[in-house]
Amino acid sequence: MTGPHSSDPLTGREARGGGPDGALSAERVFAAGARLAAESARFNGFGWMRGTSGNLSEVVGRDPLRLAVTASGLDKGELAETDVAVVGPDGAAVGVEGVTPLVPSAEAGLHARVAALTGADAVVHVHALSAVVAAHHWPRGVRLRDVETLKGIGRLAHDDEVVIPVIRNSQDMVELGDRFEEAFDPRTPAVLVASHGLYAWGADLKRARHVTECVEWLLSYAIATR
Ligand SMILES: CSCCC(=O)C(=O)COP(=O)(O)O
Ligand SMILES: [Zn+2]
Repeated sequence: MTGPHSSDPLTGREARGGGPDGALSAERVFAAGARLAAESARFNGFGWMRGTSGNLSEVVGRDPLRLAVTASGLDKGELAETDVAVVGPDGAAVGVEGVTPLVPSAEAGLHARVAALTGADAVVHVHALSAVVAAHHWPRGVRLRDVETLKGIGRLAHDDEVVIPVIRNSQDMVELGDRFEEAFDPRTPAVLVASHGLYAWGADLKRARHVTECVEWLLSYAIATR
């Protein structure tokens, strides 16, 4: 068994974690890891998580907040159930007995912030080209109306203008989280990060996937009809 401060066998990097979280089991973490790996392979197949891009998370504890998040820098088309890290509210690694402490996604801090602010139990971040192109065309938000697929993100298809917010990119997850907090609309489960990609969320990973797929379609539609 590996202790909470051993290095990542793939990257050789040390995961800096807090003390082990006794409330979490390795089984729970790896079950989440299996779901994250399956969705990651799906999104990689769509071309939205090419190479090492993108990251996914699932809430595995609320009090205190704990997320299972994809490990950093790995091929997102080839993740295994064990390619997962556990983080706390600030995105820092938390040790779990029986879980080798891989380096969490560089964007884990934003995942935790999204989960805390929205109440969502799953967060998806993909580098879909349509998200970056749409944010380029509409840096103050992507406006959508009168299209049936809006129902797929929980909005009305008609008589409702939906704005998908756009925030400026940053590598500082606290700064990015602050921008997210200011911009997000609780009615619209997605935010674009300019020159970067898309964040979407849902009550579980399947719902977050459906939102991601519908938002990506809506962005492609907006670009095609502009
Ligand atoms: C070529 S991906 C650059 C980093 C990034 O934006 C991303 O989504 C993947 O980062 P991670 O640390 O989760 O692998
Ligand atoms: Zn990214």
